[in-house]
Amino acid sequence: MSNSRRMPYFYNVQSGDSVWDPPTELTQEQGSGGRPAQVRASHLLVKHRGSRRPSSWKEQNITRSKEEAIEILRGYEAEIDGSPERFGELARQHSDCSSHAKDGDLGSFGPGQMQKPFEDATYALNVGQISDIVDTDSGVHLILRTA
Ligand SMILES: O=C(N[C@H](Cc1nc2ccccc2[nH]1)C(=O)O)c1cc2ccccc2s1
Repeated sequence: MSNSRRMPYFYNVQSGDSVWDPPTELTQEQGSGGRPAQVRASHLLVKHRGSRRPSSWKEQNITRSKEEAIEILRGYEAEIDGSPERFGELARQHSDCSSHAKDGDLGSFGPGQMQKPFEDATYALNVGQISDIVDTDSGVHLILRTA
């Protein structure tokens, strides 16, 4: 970090050069301090009575408890059994998010765009991996990172 300009710079230990722009030979991930600019994910959401919006395409007024929602999601998790194909099928049938219409696909997003627990869980996954149960203000989720 440059004290005078209060900006990060890149120092090449071999040549001793210092540059302001991320060196081109760095991957996108290395150049931006870890998190890739954009990731892509699908999710299966089960809402509960404490959800920010306890309503969905499936159910006008969602009254199940958070504990019940977790039990239901555990059931889907077992059925999915780590399969991305099964994940999309179950998200389409059961997710309380409008993204169900696209097998749970949320498209690409970057830091600061999704609720933090969701963002952190997605970035912690490798592509093709399915998360453990993730808790947000919207409900409880399973996340499949797709890019
Ligand atoms: O916030 C949404 N839907 C909410 C539920 C919800 N809450 C979420 C929190 C994090 C990530 C996805 C989430 N989906 C709703 O339907 O009540 C979104 C729907 C869609 C659909 C397509 C692409 C992005 C999004 S984000």
